[in-house]
Amino acid sequence: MMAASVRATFRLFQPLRPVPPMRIPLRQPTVPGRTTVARTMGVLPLPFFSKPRDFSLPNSSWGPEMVRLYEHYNSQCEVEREGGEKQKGPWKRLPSYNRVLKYATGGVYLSKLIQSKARLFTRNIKEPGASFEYVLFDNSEEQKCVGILQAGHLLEGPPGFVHGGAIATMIDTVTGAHATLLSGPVMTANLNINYRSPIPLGSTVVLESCLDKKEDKKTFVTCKVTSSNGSKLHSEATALFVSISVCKILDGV
Ligand SMILES: CCCCCCCCCCCCCC(=O)SCCNC(=O)CCNC(=O)[C@H](O)C(C)(C)COP(=O)(O)OP(=O)(O)OC[C@H]1O[C@@H](n2cnc3c(N)ncnc32)[C@H](O)[C@@H]1OP(=O)(O)O
Repeated sequence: MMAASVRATFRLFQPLRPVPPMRIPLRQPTVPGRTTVARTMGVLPLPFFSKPRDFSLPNSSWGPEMVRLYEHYNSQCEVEREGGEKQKGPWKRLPSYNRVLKYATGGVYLSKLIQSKARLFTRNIKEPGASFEYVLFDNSEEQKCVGILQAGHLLEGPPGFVHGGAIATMIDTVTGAHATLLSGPVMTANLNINYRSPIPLGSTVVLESCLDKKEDKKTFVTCKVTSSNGSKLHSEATALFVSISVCKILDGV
């Protein structure tokens, strides 16, 4: 019943797609010691121009390592050619909202129709820096996706270190987003993790997801979690994602 009304809503949104986008000035969140720059975003269809928060942009809780790594990948999202002309670089930053179905609708709060209080698990704590601070970058040519994570104090497992479940969550998030980009809608079917060394609370780590192989409905990826300078291996994982149809999601699987 609910799935049918959601599907009807999806159909309603289709005619809105070709509406020319409005250009809306957005303020870049302030990072201490850095200049604030004005940006524009032109992707929201006219009737839905209320600005959703993109959680993958820098905020004041980000430490120097988080900012350094963000800038390292972000600077490769757009590259300057010899004549000063700008073009797409090898990496793409993935925006991140706290209602996951926004990805499917281009910004519409579809979760509201399904369950008004639903929020993406990793983005549901309001205090910046307290839990998962992360940003994902995708490199489609190399079939790689990188996540930069700063693990906050609410993610404690063993004293002073990050909980294994929180690490698994982030591995699932990075590999899941990567598999989605590679294969469309998927569900995690299998996730195997070897925890090699604990992650200190508050530290910044890098998660690198690589495509292993695709076989029909199955997408196999591997993931490594390392310290921010790459010198220490924290965890390694393999994951299997199985493709599903959007109707399956809407029908509650
Ligand atoms: C821009 C990017 C956007 C990103 C947005 C997202 C951001 C957030 C990202 C967060 C991400 C969070 C993500 C989450 O948290 S997803 C939430 C956690 N996952 C689940 O709840 C999944 C529950 N399971 C299922 O729904 C079904 O079992 C699935 C869909 C997985 C398979 O369905 P079904 O059972 O109907 O599959 P099939 O019969 O068509 O089989 C197909 C093939 O798959 C093989 N197989 C199946 N299972 C397994 C297994 N366990 N090991 C090995 N193989 C397995 C099977 O043998 C067959 O192979 P073959 O015989 O053809 O060779």
